[in-house]
Amino acid sequence: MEATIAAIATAPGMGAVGLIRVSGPETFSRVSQCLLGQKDCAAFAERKAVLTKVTEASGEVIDEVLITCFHGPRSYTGEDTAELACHGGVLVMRRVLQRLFESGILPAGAGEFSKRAFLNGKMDLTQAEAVMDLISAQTDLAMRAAHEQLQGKLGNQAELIRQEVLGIAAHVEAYIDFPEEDIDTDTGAALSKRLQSVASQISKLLHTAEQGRILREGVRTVIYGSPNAGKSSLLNELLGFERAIVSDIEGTTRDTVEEVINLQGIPVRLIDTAGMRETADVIEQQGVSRTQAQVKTADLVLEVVDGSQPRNHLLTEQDIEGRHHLLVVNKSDLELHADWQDAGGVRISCTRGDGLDALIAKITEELSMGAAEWGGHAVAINARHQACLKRAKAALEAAEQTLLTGAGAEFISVDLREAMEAIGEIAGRIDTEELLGEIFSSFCIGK
Ligand SMILES: Nc1nc2c(c(=O)[nH]1)N(C=O)[C@@H](CNc1ccc(C(=O)N[C@@H](CCC(=O)O)C(=O)O)cc1)CN2
Ligand SMILES: Nc1nc2c(ncn2[C@@H]2O[C@H](COP(=O)(O)OP(=O)(O)OP(=O)(O)O)[C@@H](O)[C@H]2O)c(=O)[nH]1
Ligand SMILES: [Mg+2]
Repeated sequence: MEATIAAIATAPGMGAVGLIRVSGPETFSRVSQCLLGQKDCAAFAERKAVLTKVTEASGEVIDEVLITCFHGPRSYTGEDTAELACHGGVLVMRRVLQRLFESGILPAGAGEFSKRAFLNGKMDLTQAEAVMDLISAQTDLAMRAAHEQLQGKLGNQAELIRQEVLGIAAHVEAYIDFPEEDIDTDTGAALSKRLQSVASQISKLLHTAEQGRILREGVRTVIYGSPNAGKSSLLNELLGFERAIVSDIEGTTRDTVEEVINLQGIPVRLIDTAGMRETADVIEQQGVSRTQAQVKTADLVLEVVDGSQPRNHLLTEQDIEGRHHLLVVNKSDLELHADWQDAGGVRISCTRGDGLDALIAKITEELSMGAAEWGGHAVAINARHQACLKRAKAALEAAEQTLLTGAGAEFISVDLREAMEAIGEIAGRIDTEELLGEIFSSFCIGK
């Protein structure tokens, strides 16, 4: 029998109301023990909030709560579930939860409610992942993509593709029973066409991987430059509040400072870094090596320079290879040094707030964020989906290759089965406990 589990479902900290969720076969019997007069909550009207009290084993009242009972399978997890809406004090919630544990209910692990919803067929794996994406979405676009996925769009697409491969496999396998018969050229050509069509559908999904990563994690934008160039000032200007310390002392920023802003619906993760220079200070040295590491993983590098000062070591072509790059010439309120006369880039002044709109427009343009692809509410896959789809695509290509060489149907069939398995994993047609554990452990407790 599954354990009965409980966790606080609302954000940690003080709130007007806080929700505790309980799920599992013993939900009603255990929760009833904790209610005033040990009222049998299994008899409460289903899915209706009922006002009652939670008491200590001694009978002392802990809190007045609204409790809602969902009888499995009609619940989020598919199991019997109770929701206790308590007064949202940190101590109150903790005591109610503690009381539930004393009655024999166990603490829920990270993502355990959603994992149970998945195991009970309430949602597929892409939908369970979408729950987490939705919670962590930082912009409208990210939220919409997560919503589409939660509605089952990706899971359905994957299932359609799997069905198509299954159809092809069935056709191919019909030949296995008749070893004297080869796949004739006409059939071969038709099968090959179908394989290509499936492969192109997979490619389309694979093309959304970059968009998916950006919607989930943001465009990694590293603010780079010499000390005092005004990197932290730029971060603060773009954020609209004083996040990082700004001073005229070189080497003010040592550790990286990260914040996400919303540019036309795209989350942009700004990373302010320690200014680049030779330094004897061991802590600053560490900061500088962090800066170098950040540039290596950046999507976009904003290279900030002090326009009133001569040019000194800038990023090389090699440093920025494969990344977007913009030169930002700061301090336009001061006289421009001749070195920057023909340097191009965007001129701004953080102290005056000049040129920031132009800079934002330039960033948007650089990332082609205005492009139509961001407008459509298409699903955008995550790294796990991407790995499955790549495997599937490779297997389909192998199948087509085998078909071309005229090898036996059983060889093609092996490749097609591999493709089906890989596609099936997207929606969670897997039975490895280990993999599920890995996916759900990244969720938050109470989800
Ligand atoms: N109070 C509360 N609010 C919440 C949640 C929750 O668990 N509790 N959710 C948690 O993420 C989200 C809503 N998701 C839910 C999805 C399905 C069911 C559910 O009871 N499904 C049943 C009945 C369906 C129906 O009545 O049409 C089912 O699928 O059989 C509940 C919540 C957001 N708001
Ligand atoms: N005149 C002028 N001064 C600026 C401008 N932007 C920043 N400053 C000043 O330049 C100095 C350095 O700014 P910071 O933003 O701390 O520079 P930083 O690049 O983060 O420096 P480190 O953290 O040391 O690498 C501060 O005194 C700022 O007030 C600007 O547009 N014009
Ligand atoms: Mg700084």
